[in-house]
Amino acid sequence: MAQQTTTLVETIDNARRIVIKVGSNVLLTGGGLNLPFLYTLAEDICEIRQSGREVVVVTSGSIATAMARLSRTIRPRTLPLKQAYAAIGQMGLMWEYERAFRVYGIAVAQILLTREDLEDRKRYLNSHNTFEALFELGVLPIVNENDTVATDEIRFGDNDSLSAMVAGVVNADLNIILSDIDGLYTANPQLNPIAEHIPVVHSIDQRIEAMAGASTSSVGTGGMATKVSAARTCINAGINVIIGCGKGNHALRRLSQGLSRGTLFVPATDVVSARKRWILQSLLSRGQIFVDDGAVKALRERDASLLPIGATSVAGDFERGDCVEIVDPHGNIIAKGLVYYNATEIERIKGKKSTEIEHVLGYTFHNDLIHRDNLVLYT
Ligand SMILES: Nc1ncnc2c1ncn2[C@@H]1O[C@H](COP(=O)(O)OP(=O)(O)O)[C@@H](O)[C@H]1O
Ligand SMILES: N[C@@H](CCC(=O)OP(=O)(O)O)C(=O)O
Repeated sequence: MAQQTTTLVETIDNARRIVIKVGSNVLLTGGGLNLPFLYTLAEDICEIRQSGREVVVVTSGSIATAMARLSRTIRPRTLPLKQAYAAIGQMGLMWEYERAFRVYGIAVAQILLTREDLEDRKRYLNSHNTFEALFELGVLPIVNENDTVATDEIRFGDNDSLSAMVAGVVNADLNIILSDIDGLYTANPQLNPIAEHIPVVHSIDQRIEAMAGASTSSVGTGGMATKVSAARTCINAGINVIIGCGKGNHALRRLSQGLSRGTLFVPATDVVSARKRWILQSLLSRGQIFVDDGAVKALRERDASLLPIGATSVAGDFERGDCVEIVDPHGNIIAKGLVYYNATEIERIKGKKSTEIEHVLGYTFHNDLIHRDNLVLYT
């Protein structure tokens, strides 16, 4: 515990740019927004900024704010209703953020994003520039999903994924996810009282994934599963993640001082290039290419591009330029990248030498299916 506290506190101390995700369960009490919490959060963030560090807040709570406003206890289920609730709640939510941060002399800016905004490389870079301009101006960006316009296809769906992507867009070195629980347990402690707290995670394997379940609350969305998935995205990009307890006044300060626990996810890789971070964090996979052991070795040990000879089969109906996952013979997803050929073409050239592509297809774009500059390996 002592060792873990030191590491967690040091990670927060050493971070230069931090994305802090605040969940609905943390922000809302039964009767609406928890204002004492919000004001102490503003004070804690003000302290972090005064020590020379930059902060972005990713906030949930628009739907939960509307639930409180409309005196509803059940979260809306259909997309139009969710969108209507988000439209109702987002205004009240931002109004309270504005008031809380004004006390500490901090101007705030609202940024509403959809997945589509970040999947497009130009819009991704544009968002990056907007964040940089806000940092330059000393303004605190407050981000939420643009729930009111996002259809199912272009939704993040949960703000844990959104915070991981924002961490990539702003080149953060730490993503803190403040939840109603002080980190990952071996099972959901609300359902299993003997579940044990996990202080540090170095790699997210199937065992860790299996521990993380859904949310049991009426306002939370993704539960621990989306937090662990967001953590995976971040640590593969070289970004630290802390899932910590955000409940109660000065929760962030207590976490930063080692007075409350969290789970620290440690990256096994250095920060990856901006382009690879975009592929890793912002692009949805449209299909899968299954590869043999030789290809796995080439990608892992020689930093090679993926050649058709290593592909054994294809899943999904993807187009040229789409993002796909690469799957090893044991069913593990080992990488993600942008393909030069579509699914039908790869089905025809799989297992062939690159020199045979022309003969099989009648044309060649590239000798490889995925160039190494467009390929990100999972650690
Ligand atoms: N292995 C686990 N460890 C901790 N919490 C878990 C686990 N599996 C599921 N959970 C649930 O995840 C919840 C946190 O997620 P969620 O309700 O979506 O909150 P938030 O609003 O902070 O996103 C916990 O309160 C708990 O019920
Ligand atoms: N964008 C939604 C948040 C969805 C969400 O992920 O909520 P949570 O599980 O509380 O982080 C909203 O503002 O209500």
